[in-house]
Amino acid sequence: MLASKQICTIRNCRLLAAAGRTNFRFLSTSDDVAVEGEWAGCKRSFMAPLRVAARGADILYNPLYNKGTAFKSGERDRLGFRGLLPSRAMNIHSQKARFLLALRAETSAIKKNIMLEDLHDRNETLYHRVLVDHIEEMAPLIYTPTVGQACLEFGARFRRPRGMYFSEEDRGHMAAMVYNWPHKDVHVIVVTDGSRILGLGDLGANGMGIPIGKLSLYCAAGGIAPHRVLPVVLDAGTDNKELLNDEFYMGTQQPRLQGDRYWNLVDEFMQAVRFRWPNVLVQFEDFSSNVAQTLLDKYRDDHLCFNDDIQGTGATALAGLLSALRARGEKVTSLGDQRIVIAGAGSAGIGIGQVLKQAMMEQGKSEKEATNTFFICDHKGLLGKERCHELNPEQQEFARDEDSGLPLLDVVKKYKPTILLGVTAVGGLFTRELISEMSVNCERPIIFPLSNPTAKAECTAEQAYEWSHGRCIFASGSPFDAVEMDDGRIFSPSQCNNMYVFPGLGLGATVCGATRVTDRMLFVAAEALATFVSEDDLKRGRVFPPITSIREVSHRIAVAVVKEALRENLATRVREKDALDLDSFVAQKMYYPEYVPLVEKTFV
Ligand SMILES: NC(=O)C1=CN([C@@H]2O[C@H](COP(=O)(O)OP(=O)(O)OC[C@H]3O[C@@H](n4cnc5c(N)ncnc54)[C@H](OP(=O)(O)O)[C@@H]3O)[C@@H](O)[C@H]2O)C=CC1
Ligand SMILES: CC(=O)C(=O)O
Ligand SMILES: [Mg+2]
Repeated sequence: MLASKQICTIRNCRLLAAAGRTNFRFLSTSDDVAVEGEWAGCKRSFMAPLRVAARGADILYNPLYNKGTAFKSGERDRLGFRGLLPSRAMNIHSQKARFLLALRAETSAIKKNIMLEDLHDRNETLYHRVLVDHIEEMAPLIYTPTVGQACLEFGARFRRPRGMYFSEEDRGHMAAMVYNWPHKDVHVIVVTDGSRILGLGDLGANGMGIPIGKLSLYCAAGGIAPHRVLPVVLDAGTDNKELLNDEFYMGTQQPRLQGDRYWNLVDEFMQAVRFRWPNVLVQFEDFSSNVAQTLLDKYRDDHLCFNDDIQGTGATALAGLLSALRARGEKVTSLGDQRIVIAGAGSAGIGIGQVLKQAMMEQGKSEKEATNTFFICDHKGLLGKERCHELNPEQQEFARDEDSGLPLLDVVKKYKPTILLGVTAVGGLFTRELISEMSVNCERPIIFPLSNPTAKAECTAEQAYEWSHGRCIFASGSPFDAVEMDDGRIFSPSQCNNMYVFPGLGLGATVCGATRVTDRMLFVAAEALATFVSEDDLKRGRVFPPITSIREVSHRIAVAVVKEALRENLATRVREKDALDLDSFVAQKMYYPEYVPLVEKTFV
């Protein structure tokens, strides 16, 4: 048995970490210093050099290779840039400390986001190390809520390109264009057309901030190496009048493509990326609801792809609700006995409905019984049969026989739900009256205002706790600080965001070479996430694990996804011996940001 924080070799660390042990320290060969060995099945037993087709200053200006002042003397000679850096060699820890000092001296979140993006552009290893080691502090800066502002100001603040853009002008050239991307082995693409960025509407090409932020999480939280990810904007124009008239807007300044012109653009893009990277996972992100489901249905059977807002959000909400039921002392199998109101019938609302319904059916409910638990509202009120002519097929599945168009508050009054979810992008929609009504009808109402960014949340954590007299179980799309009640009780709200699922789902799907992402993969991802929530978390009113354990969560989700892929005969890259120990198989594939020795390719 290891003593607490025992120092051991990297090889032992890897084995211990793969076995789920975290109470060790290890000696890093790259820095010659002892550092904490946080969860890291990903740490390699042998520091293989990275062969780079570059030399001299080109290495310093390549963010994937650059170590800045951490290049050691021998490397400076070997790679030909002695004299281009100050003499003293630092290590990643001192570099991180210096960066954090500067970052924490800044008070504006958007300026911190810019500092982080500048680091991202200079030194990816250090950037991801900062994220991995300080994910709780950094996630709100590179992701929601700050990424919303970064997208709004994308044009004005543009400095260096990252990712790829495809527009109608590129029709006929996309299969060639993908070869302009300088990395040959892309595993994950996050693509948006910018038509519904968070709850901020159509931001056109300025939506690029979202794929960049999501892919940073893929690397830091999901252990996908940075050279294996590609952020993409499909620039189909914008219907945002402000952007159409903005002299600094950098996207195509035309109204959005419609019909065949739009679908041909998407189709050529999908063919092009599959041509160069046949096994790439494509994550559709923040496509407006009028195309999101069609897009998914068009490609999901033949391509490795998923829609994060529909499927990732559904799985995350399911995990949160299973934990909330546990917190209420109810069986997780009682999901189908709840009355669930979903405010918002777009990608997220219907996606959540679909995943929850599937879970209820897995738990033994009939489809009719499962469907009957839902009351889904859009801005015209309850989805009902009388409104079927104006609903899409997915919404129609949830249309109720009665009370078509009943306003949200009246739905809550009449049907006395036990769960209220918000995915409307309407900040403040959950009023005092609505939350009080929830609390009259239910001892511990589950209230999840999931819209992003913070200003679009249907209510704040403080409001939900205050208006429910501290009885609600709360989780939100963007993070909220802890709330202290007048009676001294302190609640630390959870974040219910698809960031808990997509990195692990993507990791699992890519490491096993899955050929498709299936509904059951989403379901097992949700289960894996839910089982990560401890009794202690629940006692503190938390229904998601702390964000600090996101790499462990992703690892566990990935293992569950690989198992499911094997079960469904969809895994193409798992050898028999790997299948015997999937924990280690996945752990060993996880990228961990640390400096590795560089060696020039031509000399090897
Ligand atoms: N926490 C998380 O992980 C995630 C959060 N989200 C967030 O969810 C939100 C919605 O996303 P998405 O579904 O794609 O967006 P959509 O625009 O597709 O859907 C919004 C839905 O809300 C409805 N709505 C608008 N106003 C009201 C109202 N006053 N009362 C009831 N319903 C209303 C709309 O109805 P109508 O069509 O009639 O206008 C529509 O059905 C965004 O803020 C997004 O950031 C999304 C994905 C993940
Ligand atoms: C979290 C997310 O995917 C969204 O708000 O769109
Ligand atoms: Mg999204």
